[in-house]
This record gives sequence, structure tokens and C-alpha cells, in this order.
Amino acid sequence: MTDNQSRGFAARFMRKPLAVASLAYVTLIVICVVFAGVLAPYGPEDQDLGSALSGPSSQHLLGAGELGKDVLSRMLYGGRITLLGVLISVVVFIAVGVPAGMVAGYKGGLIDKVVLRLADAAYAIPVVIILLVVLAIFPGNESIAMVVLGLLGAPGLARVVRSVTLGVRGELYIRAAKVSGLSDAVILRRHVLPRLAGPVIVQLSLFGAAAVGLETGLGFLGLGVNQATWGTLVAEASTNIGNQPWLLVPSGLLIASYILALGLIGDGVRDATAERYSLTRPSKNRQVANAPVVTGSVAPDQRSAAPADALLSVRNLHVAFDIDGAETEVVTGVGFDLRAGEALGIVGESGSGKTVTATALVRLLRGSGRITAGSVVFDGTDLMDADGDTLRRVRGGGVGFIGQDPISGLDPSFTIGAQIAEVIRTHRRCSRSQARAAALDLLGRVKLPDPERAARSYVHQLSGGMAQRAGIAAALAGEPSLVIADEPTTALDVTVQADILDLLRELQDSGVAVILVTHDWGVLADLCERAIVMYAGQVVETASVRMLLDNPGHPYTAGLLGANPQHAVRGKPLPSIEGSVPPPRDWPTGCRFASRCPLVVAACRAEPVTLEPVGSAPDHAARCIRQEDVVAPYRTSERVVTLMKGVSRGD
Ligand SMILES: Nc1ncnc2c1ncn2[C@@H]1O[C@H](COP(=O)(O)OP(=O)(O)OP(=O)(O)O)[C@@H](O)[C@H]1O
Repeated sequence: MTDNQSRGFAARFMRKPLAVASLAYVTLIVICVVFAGVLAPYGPEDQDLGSALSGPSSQHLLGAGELGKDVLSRMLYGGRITLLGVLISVVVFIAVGVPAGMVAGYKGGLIDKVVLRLADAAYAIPVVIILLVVLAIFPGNESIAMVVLGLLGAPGLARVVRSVTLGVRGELYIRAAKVSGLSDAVILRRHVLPRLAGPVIVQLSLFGAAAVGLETGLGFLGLGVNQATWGTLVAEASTNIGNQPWLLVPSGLLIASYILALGLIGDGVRDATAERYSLTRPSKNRQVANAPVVTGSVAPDQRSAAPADALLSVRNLHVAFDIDGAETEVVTGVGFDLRAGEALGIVGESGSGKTVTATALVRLLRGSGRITAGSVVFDGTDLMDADGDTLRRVRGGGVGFIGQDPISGLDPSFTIGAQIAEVIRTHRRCSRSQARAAALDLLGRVKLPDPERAARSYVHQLSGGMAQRAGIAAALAGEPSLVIADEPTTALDVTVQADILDLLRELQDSGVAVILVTHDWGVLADLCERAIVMYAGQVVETASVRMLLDNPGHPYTAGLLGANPQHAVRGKPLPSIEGSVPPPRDWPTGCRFASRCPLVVAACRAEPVTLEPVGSAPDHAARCIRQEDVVAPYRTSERVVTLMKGVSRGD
């Protein structure tokens, strides 16, 4: 489990008082049992014949049983044997059930069938009878009985683990991890195991409760070890119930409360886990995985018409800055379409033109930046021809922009509430009090814990995560139909990254289109249906995210996938694309990636390379004359690494 997830889970679990009290109770009992030698007033077999079968007294706080043996001391010492037996069965239960379920769910095929059949068979086996048979063969050997109990329970656990693994296996971030060249073992450990923690702990607590019941049952029947255990205490108390009914109270209460506490812990874990996933993973991954292939060209240039249902159509966008006194183009000929409710990723290394493209769309370029050619049609309005008023309306209402640095995106001299209310008033033409109420509502929607307080705060009084949420609230104040998020989680602690992405996902689910600028393939796979890959100011590839992961058509995309740092394997060097994006004035006439490309041939340098369809997919295009020779890095990770080191250059 990542830090983020584990901390979030612990916090949610701590909000369940019954489960927390139960955990404390179970832990206390274990501690008392472990330190029985120190805590118990008598030895487990010490006799005090004068107090035989007596109730609570100052000498024997919980009374004394046959031969005057102290009940409290025997409960403490007996707990060692009982809980050790339970521990043995639980260890076997997990050691067999978890790996079997993970492998079955992840690999499928024959292993899956075998595990499922074993699980069916295990359900049909009468556990108590098997344990009686085992104890008949190994009389008094409770450890073997508990191992068998663990083995009999394991297929049930494997079944639960298998179904969770099956669900996780279908998610796109697992595909992204695969394309990064991670081994199955690492994927299972890093990506699948954390998702299993909740269900496994629930199963564990239920099984632990059952094991306590069975262990004491064996002791009660006289089939366990020949020493004091919780079960033998109950048996002894039952025998003497006519003479001293009290004796059944301490041991009976202890066993019942212990089993109940384990059940309550399981409930708490289940609820805390369910909250986690209902909060953070509504259904986006499935949507992405099943997203229909977008029809029509997604590599439009100035010639192709925008689809009728496009919310945003960008054509042949060129942006230039004055660099060292010369007008220098830093973005050349970018084009794409975006429909309502779609999420488009823009990915590429630093300096490839992602931010310039994103800010140019809303004409928010910094410094000397200006758009030198192209059109950006948003909701029917060409923003290139728009006057100041129209632009203000679009920025205040139609398009929301979330920048990399949440702090610098908010004005330090106004409270958060005032800033958001101002946008709301401009956009909705409502009263101050209505705008203030709407701002509070918005701050609540972005899950700021205390909206009232956040509204009264200045940006420097908020943490990075809270400031980013406030920034998102500000971006949403105009009820935009398009949100442009430029690396919205870059400056944030990992603990808040997932929440911010969830917010974006929720927005998208409500029909808002999203453009997400990112370096992170995992985030891209999680949130976006389609992506454009940028290099040196150009779109070098565009496709559905799934297509990019499975079948990249540009060596740069393949290199980026291979070099994804998120899935670095400890002890192994991370494959990398040698060199860096050249500065704009050094861009060559031919392919701009040529100097770093492992597949480069003389023809690549001869003339500008155009975006051309890749294969038969209607939404896939790449700017590479050798696109057929590009392979997904995970299929040939060694080869890509080698190629990226320039060993097999073609010229
Ligand atoms: N204000 C500016 N003045 C001059 N050049 C600029 C300016 N802003 C960006 N550039 C240049 O434009 C190119 C593209 O920069 P951009 O910020 O869009 O890259 P990027 O892909 O967003 O990278 P990152 O997000 O990692 O910073 C770079 O070569 C950069 O140096």
C-alpha cells in the first residue's frame, strides 16, 4: 500500500469507534497473554485446595476452579496456547490463500480453474469432521489441527483475492505498468497487493474468529493439548456448573467478546476500505478501458474540418516568443479536437511545448509569447478573433484553468472566498450573499475539510493540497465546460495527488471536458481516453491512450513509455532517452527527434515529417516515416533500451 493509501485508510478506520475499541481490546488481551508470566498471580497449575470451586475473592479475582486453580491465571496462560493455535491457522490461511488467489486472478487459465475447483471442494468439506480425523491420527497435536484448519480455509480466501485481482488486472494503470517493463511479480506486489489489503484483513478477522471458536471447541471436547486453554476452562466450568455456575462467566465472556471484537474489526476494515474506493475510484478506469474508439481524425491539421460535436477545435496552432532578440517558434502546427466530457492528455518531456500549447488555447501566454497562426474554436467562438470581452467571458465561464503551482494561481491579497465569489458574480450576475454561498458550496465540492475557514483564509494560510483544491474551486467558479489542468499534481505531496485526480475524474463524469498536461503515464492512463504526445513544439503522435500503450507509432512515445520513472525497478537502471529536447532555435528541418532517435535514417532528416495514420486505427497518427518499426517497450524492453543508447542507429 502506498503511503497515501495507508494513511488514508488508517484515518478512516480510526473514525469507527467500535472497531477501534475492538482492536484495542484484542491487542490488550494479546499483550496480557504474552506477559502472562508477569501478570498472572499464580502458575496455571498452582493449587489452593481451600478455595476449590470458589467465586471471585481477593485471593482469586476471577474465582478458582477444580483443585483451587486460579481462573485468571489459567485464562492468561491458557490464552497462549489458544492464540498460538489461532496464529498458526491464520498464517497458513494467508500464506496459501493470498498467493493462490493473486496468481489465479492475474494469470487466469489452468491455475485459475484449479483454484476455483479447490475452493468449491473446500466449501463442501465438513471442517469439524476433518479436524476430528486429524486429531484421531495425531492425538493431542493441536498444531497440526490448526495447520489443517488454515489449509481448509485458504481456498475461500483465494477466491476472494482472485476476484479482487481480476478487477485490478483490467485497469489501465496495470497496462501502463506493463509497458514500463515491470515484471509480473513487481506488478502484483506494487499494484495488486495494496488493493487486497482491505478484503484480506476482513477475511482474516472472520477466519480468526472462527479459529478461536474451533480451537476452544477442541479444548472443550478434550481433543486439544492436555493443558489449560480457553477451551479446557470452558469444559471444566461446564462440568462444575451445578456446584459453581460463576466459573463459566469469565472464560465464556472472554471467548465470546474476543470473537465479537474480531468480527467488529473486520466490519470496520471493510467499511473503511469501501469508503476509500467509493471516494476515489468511482468508475473511471472501467470507462477508460471500455471507451469507444473515437472516430474521425484526431490528427487534424488546418485542412480538416472540425467534427460537428467538437467542443474545442484547434488547428495549426503556432506560438512564438522573442528569444535572444529573435522571434522563435516554440509550438508549430498543433491541432486536435475535443468533445464534451472527454479527457485528452498532453504528454511529453520538459520543453516540448505542453504548457505553451495549454496556455495559448485561452490566450494566457506569458511574456513575449504570441500566437502567430492557427485557430482555436471553443463552443463555436473562434478565440483567435475574439475581442477582450469575449475572451474574459470564456476564461471566466467556459474554460477553467488549473496551473502547476496552486499558490501562484491565487491572488495573495484577497481571501479565497472573495476571489471565488467574484468570479461567480461576474459569471452568474447574482447578489454578493448568493455568490458567497455558492463559493462555500464550491469549496465543499472540492472537499476542503472546512469550507468556511478556507473561504476566510488567504492563500499563504493554506497547505499546497488545500491551495490546489481552492485553485480548482476558482477554476470551476464559472461552471466551465472545459477544464485545462497543467500538471495539477506536480507541486503536491503524494497524499493529495490522488484526491486531486479524483476531483478531475468527477468533473469529467459530470460532462466537463478535460485537457490534462502531464509527464505521468499512470495519471494519463487513469484519467484520459486520448492523448497527444508532444516533442519539440509538435504533436508527434496522437491516439487513444490504450493504443499508445499497446502500439506506439513513434520512437519518442516508445522511449517515454520505456523511461517512465514511476515504475522504476529497484536495482535496475531506468531506461532513458539519451539527450534532451533541443532548444527551439536548434530544431532541424526534418524530424525533430532525429538526433535522439534509435531508428533514424537519412530520409528522416531530409524534409519535414507529417503526421500520418498508423495502421488501420482511425484515431491513431504518428509523425514518423519508420512508424512500422516502432515497438511497444514492454514487448522488447531490452531492445528498446539498446536502441535508445544509439547502438543500432541507421545512419
Ligand atoms: N516566457 C517564455 N519565454 C521564452 N521561451 C519560452 C517561454 N515559455 C516557454 N518558452 C519555451 O517554449 C518551449 C516550450 O515550453 P513549455 O513550457 O511549453 O514546455 P513543457 O512541455 O510544458 O515543459 P514543462 O511543463 O516541463 O515545463 C521551451 O523551449 C521553452 O523554453
